[in-house]
Amino acid sequence: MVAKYWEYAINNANTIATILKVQNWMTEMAATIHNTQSIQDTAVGRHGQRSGSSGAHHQRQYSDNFLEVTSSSSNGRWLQSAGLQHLQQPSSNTSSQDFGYYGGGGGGQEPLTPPGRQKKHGGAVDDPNGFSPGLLDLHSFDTELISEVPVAPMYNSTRDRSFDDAEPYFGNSKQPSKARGLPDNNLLKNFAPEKEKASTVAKIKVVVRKRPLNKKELAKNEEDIITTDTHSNCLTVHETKLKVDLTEYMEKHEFVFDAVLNEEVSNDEVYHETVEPIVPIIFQRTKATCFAYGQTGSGKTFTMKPLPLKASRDILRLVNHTYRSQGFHLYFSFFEIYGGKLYDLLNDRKKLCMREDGKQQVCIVGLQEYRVSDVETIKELIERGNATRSTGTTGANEESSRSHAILQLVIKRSVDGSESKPPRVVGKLSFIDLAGSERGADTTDNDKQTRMEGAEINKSLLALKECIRALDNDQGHIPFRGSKLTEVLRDSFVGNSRTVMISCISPNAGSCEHTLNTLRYADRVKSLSKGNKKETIASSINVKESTTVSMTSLPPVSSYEDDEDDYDTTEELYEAAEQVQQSSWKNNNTKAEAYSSFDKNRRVNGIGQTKLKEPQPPPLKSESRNWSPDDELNALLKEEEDLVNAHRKQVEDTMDIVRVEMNLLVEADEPGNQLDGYVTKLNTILAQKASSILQLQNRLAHFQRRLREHDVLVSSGGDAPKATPLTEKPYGIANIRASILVILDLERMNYDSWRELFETHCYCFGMANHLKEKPDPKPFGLEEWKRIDNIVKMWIYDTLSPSLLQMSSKRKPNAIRY
Ligand SMILES: Nc1ncnc2c1ncn2[C@@H]1O[C@H](COP(=O)(O)OP(=O)(O)OP(=O)(O)O)[C@@H](O)[C@H]1O
Repeated sequence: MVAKYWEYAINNANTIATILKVQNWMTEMAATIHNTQSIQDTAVGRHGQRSGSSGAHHQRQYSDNFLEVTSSSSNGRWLQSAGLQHLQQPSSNTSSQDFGYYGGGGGGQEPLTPPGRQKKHGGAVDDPNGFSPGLLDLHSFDTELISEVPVAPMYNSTRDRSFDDAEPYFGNSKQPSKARGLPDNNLLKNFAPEKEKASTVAKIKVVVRKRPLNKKELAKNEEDIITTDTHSNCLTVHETKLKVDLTEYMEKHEFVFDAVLNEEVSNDEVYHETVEPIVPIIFQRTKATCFAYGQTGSGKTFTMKPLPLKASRDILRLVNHTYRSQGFHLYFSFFEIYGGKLYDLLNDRKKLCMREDGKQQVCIVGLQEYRVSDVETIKELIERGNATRSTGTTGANEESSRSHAILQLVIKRSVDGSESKPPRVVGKLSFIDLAGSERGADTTDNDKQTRMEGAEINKSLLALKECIRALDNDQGHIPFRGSKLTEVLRDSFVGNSRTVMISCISPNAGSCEHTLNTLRYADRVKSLSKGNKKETIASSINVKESTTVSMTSLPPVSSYEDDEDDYDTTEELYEAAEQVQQSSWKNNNTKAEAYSSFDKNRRVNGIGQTKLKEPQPPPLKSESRNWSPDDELNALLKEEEDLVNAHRKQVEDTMDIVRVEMNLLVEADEPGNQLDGYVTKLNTILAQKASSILQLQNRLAHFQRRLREHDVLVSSGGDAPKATPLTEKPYGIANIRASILVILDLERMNYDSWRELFETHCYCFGMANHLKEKPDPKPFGLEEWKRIDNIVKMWIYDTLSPSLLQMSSKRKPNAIRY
């Protein structure tokens, strides 16, 4: 473990040096804040005696120095090397007006967007990784999945609108698709017969749908803050922010997705863009999942509701025409996850349980499945299920989903055409209507029941995020078991799967924060598809190069000679692929090696060639594997990356604050300036700086502790950096103030962030012994807040030197009054 870390550290340019640099830098910053605060305290003491001219001289000098630094070309290189090139000012604009967006001189200048999200004027979006925004890198693998049997074109432009196509805002739009936000790659084209064989279906597709402003929002004159460019699938959120001096400015956040659908796009078009392309491939042993994600009232149910019926219609068309007399049948089931439990929506809300079979396939025991052969029956079943769903009222949606609803369309095939034997599963299409993504907010809302629901929903969405993150990191261990939702969704991420995520967003300014959360979440999912290293098992299966046995030897669906054999063989294929993936994770070797072992497996087992003769060794259970040193190392590396990112963000924030400070200095020089205002603003700025440093220090201390846990620093020869002694000058004063600020802010934090912060504090301050009781593992009530707040405050008072305390506050803190 240690050796691995050092190997990594050497290869990746001075990790530990980075920590030391961060520490030194923070020391200097804290000292500066301390000095400034002392000066400020003195200035307040000498109210009215300030010498304007000498103050102005120093301020101007400081200001000029800063400008000089930011304008120099060497600084540009320096910023670039730190990954902060976006903070560099254009050399032609390095006048004091450059900072004018705080004061008006350079008005209109947009604050900086995070790296990787900036878009050149009229050009493509910069992608630091060099990946296209789409999923083209995966497309090349998909042709293996396409049936050799021609897939009949399913789309009929004159077909009826479905029962819930009604679109209250726009009705039948007559505009051409393009004008209405439907991207050029409208998948209708994929169903043109000549395109069939070349049809490509992305493994993960992330689509964003913006709904129109609703009546309430229109009545409140709320602004639409989302603009979309459907040609480039780009979407911009225009966020209004407040500067420290309380003036407004606009921050743009740009995102690019696989498809961006604006408020004029109909449900039909949503279907063509999302689900229609995956319908044919569920006849090819594929498990596909479509889920909607977004805050309450953003249109998830509105978007998801019509999709299953449209898909069923197309599936039935394939069953009854293209694959007629081949023994395929469509099965329908509908259940929900509510409060961590499963309920059958088509069987009097019967409680269900989830099991994993020997082949790690998720089975829902007791789930009522209906064999369906006509659209009318499906329509009835959908309506019945929807009527049984758990809904409630939220501020944003009168009929809000309180559960995750999962509707499944399963293609099964009778064995030997016989009705007596149970049919075999060929493919599955699941539709998941997730509960509102911000339900965690309900923990402060309403009654106990609503709060419990909120906590459960939050947990499952967090678990989903964790799974996505784990897949994103190529972690061997995917925490599917984190929640019922992720256990059910497991199919979507491993094996031969396709996933479509539809992120629904509300356009109004009041939803800005939630909208950004949704888009960031979607962005994270999208990044899953970046690069070949992000492939999951299915991709391994579909890789053509590097394998000696051509994948085209896989029997197409039309050539099923022996269903049973074929079914088993397919399962073996997954297992073999999983072993390959695990061996590739374990050895961290080249793919070629992994593929050759896969190839060996195929030959031994006769996959795709002959009947399975030899018993297959038991599959490795990726889910039940123990947490290995590799996993630990990955986690450590991730934390290091997070630390560096947090540091970069902290520098960006500091630059912003410095600009505000410079503007404040300019203001302070102006005749008639009010000293009171100056003092208050300076106080706020310094508190912000201190708090931001404290946060970074906490993160750094946490990371150092983790390194020590793994002996990484200790084994480096005893010269490892120690945790910052926060009680030492000059940290003391800045940290006391910042701690108090943080403590005062605690009420807004959830239990986990509080606990993490609290434990880091205890560690930093060496106060673990003072902590008689650990906080209860439940969200805090007012009493607990008071108690913990008091412990921390009294400890600060008792332990730190009285002189420091005199500087930070004049008296011993009383018990907090709320
Ligand atoms: N694209 C759209 N066009 C027209 N109306 C829409 C659109 N999206 C949503 N709506 C309307 O907005 C309201 C809220 O939508 P919906 O119930 O689908 O939200 P939701 O995201 O499922 O909320 P919750 O998570 O609370 O269940 C509904 O009245 C719906 O008809």
